[in-house]
Amino acid sequence: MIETTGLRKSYQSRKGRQATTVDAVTGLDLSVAAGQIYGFLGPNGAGKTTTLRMLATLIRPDGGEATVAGADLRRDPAGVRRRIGYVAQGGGTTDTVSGREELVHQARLHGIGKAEARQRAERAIAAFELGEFADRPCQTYSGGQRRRVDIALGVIHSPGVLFLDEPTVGLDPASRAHVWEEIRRLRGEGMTVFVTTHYLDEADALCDRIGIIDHGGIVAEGTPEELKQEISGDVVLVGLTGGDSVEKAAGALRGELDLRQVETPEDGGLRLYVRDGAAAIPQLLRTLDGAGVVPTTIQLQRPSLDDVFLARTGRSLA
Ligand SMILES: Nc1ncnc2c1ncn2[C@@H]1O[C@H](COP(=O)(O)OP(=O)(O)OP(=O)(O)O)[C@@H](O)[C@H]1O
Repeated sequence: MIETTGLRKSYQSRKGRQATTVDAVTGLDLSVAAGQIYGFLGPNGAGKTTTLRMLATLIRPDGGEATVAGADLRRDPAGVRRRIGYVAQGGGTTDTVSGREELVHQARLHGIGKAEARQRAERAIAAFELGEFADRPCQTYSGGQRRRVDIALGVIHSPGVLFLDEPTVGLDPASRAHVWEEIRRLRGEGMTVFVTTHYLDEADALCDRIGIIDHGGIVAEGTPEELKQEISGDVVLVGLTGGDSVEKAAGALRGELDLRQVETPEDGGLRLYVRDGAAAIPQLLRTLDGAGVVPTTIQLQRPSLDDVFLARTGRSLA
């Protein structure tokens, strides 16, 4: 449903007299099958919004090829536009206009006749459960209500592919769950949903596949399970009081344990990737004791998507 090869975009900007180039997306290869929720993850500035905006025809790629919903991005951007919905980070509602009016107006913008536009608005209000507030101006809505209207607006013309940029950012957990419910419902209707999010646990639970982007390129791709299986074994978090204890502990443990990887997160302590966490802990305690280091906490964790990111890039996404 979405295929890209070598997609690229750079921005030119000026700082005083100096012209600088930011390579926002640097040769992106992606393949998203129909009817999937595809999560697009990455740290701030990784190139997620730029990718989304290219695929939604809002900015032109500098190079590479892409087809979206069967239309060629470069040769037939109007065809792509007809077949997709796009919901930007801030959404697109007008404060003084009601949700119902927005929905009718949006349908009309897509060339849908008046009577049909009203019917579609009615159906969207029922499907997205907007009835309670649809006739009030949008400025009176809660964050979650506004997001649901934004998504309803994005799909009023029944697109094959929906692009969502951070649909749940800033929402409370209940509203986030409600938005994801809607996203799953749309997948159930056969829609392909391409979604960026910072919430790794949500992406893990709700996306069929995940692409992790860093510095403008894909660094990991697969189902959440496949990605986490890459990090076979467990993660042991060792809390330390700081000072030279982190270096001392890392040095001692490297010699004694079968460690796949050792990370020293910015908030202190150690993050150890081991084959069998439960079996490693007694040996770990003995080694730390021998080195004269007293841990404040020891925690055993299953790998998360953040561990995948950390293992691939050496940095944390969370
Ligand atoms: N109009 C622009 N002019 C110059 N540089 C830009 C422009 N838009 C984005 N960039 C830069 O391109 C890079 C990628 O930005 P982009 O917005 O695609 O990242 P992102 O992954 O969506 O980040 P975030 O999670 O913070 O939204 C960043 O370094 C950003 O500063």
